[in-house]
Formats: sequence, C-alpha cells, structure tokens
Amino acid sequence: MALIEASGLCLDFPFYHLGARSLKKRLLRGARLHTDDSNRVVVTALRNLDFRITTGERVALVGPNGAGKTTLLRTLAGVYEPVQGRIAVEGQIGALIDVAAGMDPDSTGRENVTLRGLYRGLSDAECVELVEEVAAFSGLGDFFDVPIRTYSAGMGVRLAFALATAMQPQVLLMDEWFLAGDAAFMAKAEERLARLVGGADILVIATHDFNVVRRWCNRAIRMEGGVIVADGPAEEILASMGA
Ligand SMILES: Nc1ncnc2c1ncn2[C@@H]1O[C@H](COP(=O)(O)OP(=O)(O)OP(=O)(O)O)[C@@H](O)[C@H]1O
Repeated sequence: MALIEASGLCLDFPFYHLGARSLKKRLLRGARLHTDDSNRVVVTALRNLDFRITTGERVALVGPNGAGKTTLLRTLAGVYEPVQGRIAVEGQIGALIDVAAGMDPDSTGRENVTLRGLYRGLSDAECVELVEEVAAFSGLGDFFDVPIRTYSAGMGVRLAFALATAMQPQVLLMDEWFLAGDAAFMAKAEERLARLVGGADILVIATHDFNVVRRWCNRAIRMEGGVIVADGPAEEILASMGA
C-alpha cells in the first residue's frame, strides 16, 4: 500500500541576487514575491497545500506555467524540503522528473547505472542484470561507456528513462516531458511506461496535455500561483478548464 499525505505544505525559493528595496514596488502588486525574516526576497512556490493520495489513484497536476507543478513533484521526491507543513510519502518512489538528478556527469552511463543499483541495495549479480537491461533498452551503444556529460539531451533522456523504468516503484512521479523523446524511442518506451504505470500503486504526473490526463489519470489537482484551486475526478477538472 502506498500513500502520500500533505498538510499545510509551503515552499519558498529565495532570490539571493535581488535587493529587497528594489522590489518593494513590485511587491505591492504581486503576492507571490515577499521578503522573509532575513529580509531576503523569496518567491512562494507552494502555499498551504493539503491533499491525500492513496493506492489506485493516478493524479494529474495541471495548471499554467509557474503554477508549482514541478516544484510539488520535486518536493514529493524529497529534492526540496518544505519550509512549513508536512509531507509524507509511503512506498518506494520512482522519479522521472530531472534527467541528471542523482547522476555523476563525469562517470559513464554504465558506472552511473551501477552506482544507482548499489545505492538501491541491489546485490552484485542484480547490478549486472540492471546494467545489461538499461544498456539494451537505452540503445546508447558505445555511448553507454563514455561520461554522461558528453551526452546530447536526447541521450540523457534515454538513459534516465531506461534506468528509472528498470525498477518498478510503488509511487511513480513524472514530468510530462519524459513522454517527449524522439519518435522511434517513444514507440518502444510507451509499452514499458504503460507497464510501469500499471504496476505502480500511485502515479503523479505534471502535464499540460489533456490527452495525457484522459489517458493515464483518474484524478486531477489544478494549481495556480502555488495553490490548489480544484481537486477531483479528472474528467470534472478538465471540464471546468473547458477541455
Ligand atoms: N529553482 C528555483 N529557484 C527559484 N524559483 C523557482 C525555482 N524553481 C521554480 N521556481 C519558481 O517557483 C514557481 C513554480 O515553478 P514550477 O516550475 O513548479 O511551475 P510549473 O507549474 O511546473 O510550471 P511549468 O508548467 O512552466 O513547468 C515559479 O514562480 C518559478 O519561478
């Protein structure tokens, strides 16, 4: 059983390079920028989020640019710590959010996959299996054995996708751009992704694509300006957005 629970979840990003004084005028206009206790200018990325996601729910995070969707995904993945409130995730997490997250740019694809396997507590034999599986699925060929800082963006996606989908998580967190690889790769990736989504207890995907919501999700959380403005069955939320 997997579970995600958030209560009063808040997250701010400080802008170290902005002087508080120069922003005063703008602060009067926009409620999202403010100064914190140390007089730093901060942007409120997430404000007072309350929700509970249980096994069987496939949740789309929808809303305009800057709404807070990716920030929420990263907070669920443990990349960001909330400044206030609480977030609890039960179940092993698989994150398809940032390609390079947790990877060492100076190590090869093979080395990065091995490190990830060891980090996950796999045995030597299981690591070898994981490496073979990722090498085959990513189709990187010789590039699997060169440092990943030399990869093109598409190669990075192939490696990250192959690695993230080689291990079945209970809680799958995903940014939609992972669905936007090159056509030949995505045709192959679709089937694997469907299996991964089907095997996960919970899916949370940030997307602008209503077809993605219809295809994969049974619930949608609509965000705007860092707050939740609607939360309910996917079809209802889409209808409220005129989709
Ligand atoms: N690393 C960061 N440093 C400072 N501000 C950030 C950072 N990441 C996000 N923000 C700010 O937090 C807010 C939410 O951004 P976020 O990327 O979560 O939005 P989003 O809904 O995913 O947008 P999009 O649909 O464009 O991907 C925005 O105002 C953004 O400028």
